Amino acid sequence: MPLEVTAISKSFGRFAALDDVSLKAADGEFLALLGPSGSGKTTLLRILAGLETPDAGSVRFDNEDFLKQTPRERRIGLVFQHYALFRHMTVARNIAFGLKVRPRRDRPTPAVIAQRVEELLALVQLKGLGGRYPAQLSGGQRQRVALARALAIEPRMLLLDEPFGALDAKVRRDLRRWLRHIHNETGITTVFVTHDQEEALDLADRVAILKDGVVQQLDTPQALYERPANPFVHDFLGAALHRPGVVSQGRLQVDGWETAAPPGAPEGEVLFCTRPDDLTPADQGLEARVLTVSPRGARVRIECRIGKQTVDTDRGLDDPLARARPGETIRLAPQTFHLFPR
Ligand SMILES: Nc1ncnc2c1ncn2[C@@H]1O[C@H](COP(=O)(O)OP(=O)(O)OP(=O)(O)O)[C@@H](O)[C@H]1O
Repeated sequence: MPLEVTAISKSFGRFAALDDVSLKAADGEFLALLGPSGSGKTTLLRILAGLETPDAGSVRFDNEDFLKQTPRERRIGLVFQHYALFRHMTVARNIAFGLKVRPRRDRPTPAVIAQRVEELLALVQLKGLGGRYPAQLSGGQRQRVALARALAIEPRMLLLDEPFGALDAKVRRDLRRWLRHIHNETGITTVFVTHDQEEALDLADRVAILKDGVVQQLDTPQALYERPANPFVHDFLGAALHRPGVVSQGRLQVDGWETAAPPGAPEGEVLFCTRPDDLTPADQGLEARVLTVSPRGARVRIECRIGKQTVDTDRGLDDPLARARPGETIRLAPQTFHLFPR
């Protein structure tokens, strides 16, 4: 494993920003750190970059003790949400910066630097724009320059902290696709911080979900969906319905519905977790009161009340739920659900 983070803790005063965090990334892996604001994602990234020192724990990369190395020795490429490019330098000079400031003995010749800049401009699809100044670029183009600058030093690892956070949704989606492409081309081990679950699940090979400085689960997007470790993970990955229920003698009871409990279900009081999009009208199921049915072109948005929770779901016109009428009480069966002890 090139990256091995073991038992990292970091407090600011009495506040524990990271509490016993361990994770590993394989060579060339794209790992996302996903969690709500304040969960410790940036703190962990700053520790990897050498901008922050942990109180306890170790970080190894390629079997070297990272914590004993300076940021420069670690040879990391960094991109932040607001990575201010040097405003008075052209795009080409911004990209070349990391190479030009190297000590003379490892500094490439000007011709080699110029060639490397051209290659990077092509890679980030900004060919011909090397002579522009940052103010003459769009926000998305500036972040691509920031990435080219980070890649110029041939980093051993890329650390990205909400690099697309300040951009609008469409540009974000385009850059996401583009970043994944760049990663496939370069194969650099990458750690990407975001609070946007769609971004994390789209981009990463594996996602670490953080809450209150603790890793809740580290898994592939598929496994996070299929086997969430706890209700927080389930809730964080998308619209969720969480209802209290009871499992007794192999039977599950929840909101007026009784069914066979799946093998291995916890006994006693449980939290029943499913997704509104996984519910279909059925003879047997959760009791649901239809609140509103709003047609929107080829889709219909249905809002229901199940127990004490209101959920909504978007369906095609031919979906059985699209025929529901406001005010009626129907039964909805979940295609899949998870049970956690309460
Ligand atoms: N230098 C600092 N001094 C004091 N507290 C800090 C410092 N840096 C971070 N914290 C606190 O540590 C906690 C974790 O912060 P961190 O920035 O790592 O969270 P995050 O998950 O990246 O959040 P966001 O998505 O909002 O950036 C927060 O409560 C923050 O206020």
